[in-house]
Amino acid sequence: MNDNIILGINQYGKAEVRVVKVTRDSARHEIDDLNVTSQLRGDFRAVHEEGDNAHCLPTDTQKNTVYAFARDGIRSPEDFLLRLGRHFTGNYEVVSGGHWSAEQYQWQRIPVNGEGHDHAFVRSGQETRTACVTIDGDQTWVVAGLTDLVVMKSTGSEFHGFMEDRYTTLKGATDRILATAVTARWRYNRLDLDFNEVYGNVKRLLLETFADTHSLALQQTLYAMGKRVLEAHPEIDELKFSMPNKHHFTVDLSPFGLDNPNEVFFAADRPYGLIEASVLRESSSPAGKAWENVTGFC
Ligand SMILES: O=c1[nH]c(=O)c2[nH]c(=O)[nH]c2[nH]1
Repeated sequence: MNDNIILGINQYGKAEVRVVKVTRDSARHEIDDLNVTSQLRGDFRAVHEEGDNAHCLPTDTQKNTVYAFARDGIRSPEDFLLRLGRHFTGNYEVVSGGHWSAEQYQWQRIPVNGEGHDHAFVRSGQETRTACVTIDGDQTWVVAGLTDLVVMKSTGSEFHGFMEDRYTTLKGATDRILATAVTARWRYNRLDLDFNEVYGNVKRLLLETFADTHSLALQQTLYAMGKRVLEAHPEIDELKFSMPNKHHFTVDLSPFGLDNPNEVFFAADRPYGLIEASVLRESSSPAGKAWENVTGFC
């Protein structure tokens, strides 16, 4: 039996580099707030097998590069990560690829006398924007997305006509609350994009579709959201969604002599339904390694 031990797949870098860039060219400042992870791939056998660091670019250096590059501005998370990825793969023979990902926190100007303040901001916690760049040799993939876009509809949602067996107790609903926290990622087929503009538009389409789809199942709403984005954005080939069905149960108020015409609910935190799917063009380009470092989806 050949029981040689060999090094398998590996990557390394600095995780969760928190960088805040203030653009202060004028009295009206801009804030970019990112959490960046850099992961290099390549020939790192020597450091693993021998502890030979000659071809190991320290994770500390990767962190410093994030801060140094931020000095020139962030533009968009995608552009910033592409710059990092191209820098590491372009300058070091041993680095053949890697993953660069970011979460972006959003800040809004604090309104004072009806005007957004020049340099005072409040975290606008609607959702966290995400970006992930993967490079392998001369191929590059960009996946954008968002997490925790919490939405709710107080009507316009039904769920009935489902399969039933001896364990089914759920009653069909013709008017229920639909609530979820949308986590979505989408894969671009081009890189020459205004990533900020596309992001804003995709978020708007996701919200509009959630709002204006009369839902017969969260699965149907999810699919409609993906379809709407793909129809409007030829530069996107595929979206992946992970959406918890945040159940709201009507409370029985009859012990108190009260009726409950769908007005008082118990918002359960667990368990929750978990609805996940990918929506894509049949003609889409191969996903390649686009999803390699993107976790949390089916
Ligand atoms: O939109 C829904 N999809 C389901 O698959 C499901 N299952 C369930 O119990 N409630 C719901 N709601």
